[in-house]
Amino acid sequence: MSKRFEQKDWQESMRLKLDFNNMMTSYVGENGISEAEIADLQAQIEKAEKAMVEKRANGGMDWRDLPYNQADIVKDINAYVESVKDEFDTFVVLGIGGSALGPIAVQQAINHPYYNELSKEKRGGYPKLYVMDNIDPEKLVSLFDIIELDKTLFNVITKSGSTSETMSQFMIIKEMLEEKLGKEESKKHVVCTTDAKNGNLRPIADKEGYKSFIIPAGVGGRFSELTPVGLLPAAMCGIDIEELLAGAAYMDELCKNDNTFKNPASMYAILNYLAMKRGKNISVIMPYADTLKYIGDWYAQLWAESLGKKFDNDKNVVNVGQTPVRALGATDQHSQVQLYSEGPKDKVIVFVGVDKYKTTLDIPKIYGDIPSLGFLGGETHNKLIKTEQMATEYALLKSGQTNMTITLPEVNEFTLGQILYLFEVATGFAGELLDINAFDQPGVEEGKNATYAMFGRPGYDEKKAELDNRPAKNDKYII
Ligand SMILES: O=P(O)(O)OC[C@H]1O[C@](O)(CO)[C@@H](O)[C@@H]1O
Repeated sequence: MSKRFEQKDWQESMRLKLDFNNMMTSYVGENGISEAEIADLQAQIEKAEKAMVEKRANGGMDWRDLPYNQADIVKDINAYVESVKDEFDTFVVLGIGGSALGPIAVQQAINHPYYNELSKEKRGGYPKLYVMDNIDPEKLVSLFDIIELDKTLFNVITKSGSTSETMSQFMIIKEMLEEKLGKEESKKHVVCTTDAKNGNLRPIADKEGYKSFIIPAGVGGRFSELTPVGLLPAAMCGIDIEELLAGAAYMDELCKNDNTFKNPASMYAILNYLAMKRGKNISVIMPYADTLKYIGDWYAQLWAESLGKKFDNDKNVVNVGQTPVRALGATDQHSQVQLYSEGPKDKVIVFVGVDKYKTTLDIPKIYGDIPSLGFLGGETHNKLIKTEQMATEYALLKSGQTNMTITLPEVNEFTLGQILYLFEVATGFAGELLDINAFDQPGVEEGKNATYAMFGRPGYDEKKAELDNRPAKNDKYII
């Protein structure tokens, strides 16, 4: 008996849709993009397509192979989860950026919204999941008010192994574990996800005898959700990681379409590229489902860190990028939509809708005598949220604010794999169109190095001297 994600009909019924009508001049008016503009871009599009194919073939985009080359890793992860899930009540991820945002997004999308509050039995026998992605001292200390150390498994996730936020959390927890449980016993409470060879964490894991998983060398943090970075936390809370990867593989096929107008990743990138050319430097992602709220956070890092660049590939200063803004429908209709509708036409709004929610919620037929409430009775929240989404799309169309809609037939592992992979390929493609390196993040280094210098890390004397010479703050400008 094949699994549902192996069945062609089921796959087709779960195909994600990208509707970009409201990006086009024929719909949104002069703020939109015309087919002629896309035609004019043809040579650049072909160059970008060629570069994507070449990079993939030359190992410059290893994340694109993740849906296909991890059968053994999936087995290893699932076996590990089975071997530990009864022993632990809590699974805590220590990571930041790409090592945290994907695990949060996937867990929130698939599991019960109050997953951690359910009994272990109702969680399918899996542990609770917490992701510690900050160094706010109050947060980590508070975690210990609600977890039992001897029932907790910590997953340290860091590609570089040098990220201060993650490694300092690990150092605190290692000491706590060893004090409470002893060195030998505490080993079972740590699992590492890191590079196979490089960085600080690999030698630590080997020396301490921690179980570990590998982040492939050619996969950067924000493209790593479909490696053990995301697969282990997902499997640890009962998510079908095989189906997640199958969804990504399905999207990979869609993204191979030579016809640009039928290729969702190319189209997403082209439209945003042309929008950026017109000064639309804000990318709002607005899911109409609480389950998809944290996809917005994950997307924000992917889009911002990949495309926000000072230099193009020829080292010209270009200062490009789109600022991602996270919004949630219908909630943010009552806080941000006023701006989207009447404010500057400097945005692309990306609605993410769902055709079929996991439940149907009827609105009772009461208050029939109050016309402004009675019309709701006998309907469902499902219809109301969908209608509000369509109405907001319409209102933005009318106001001339470019927008598009991605629709998931339902939220499950297969559709989630599709949307993650779609955004990753679109990001790579947008990077090619912008002629920048979408896979580095030099702008993050300055702040990191300044932290190291201020914190007294050896080898940062020069940076320390530079900092010591920075202009002193003027009291006149401090109130
Ligand atoms: O996995 P690491 O190496 O700890 O990095 C965490 C994050 O830090 C960055 O390198 C810079 O913010 C991100 O790209 C990455 O996701």
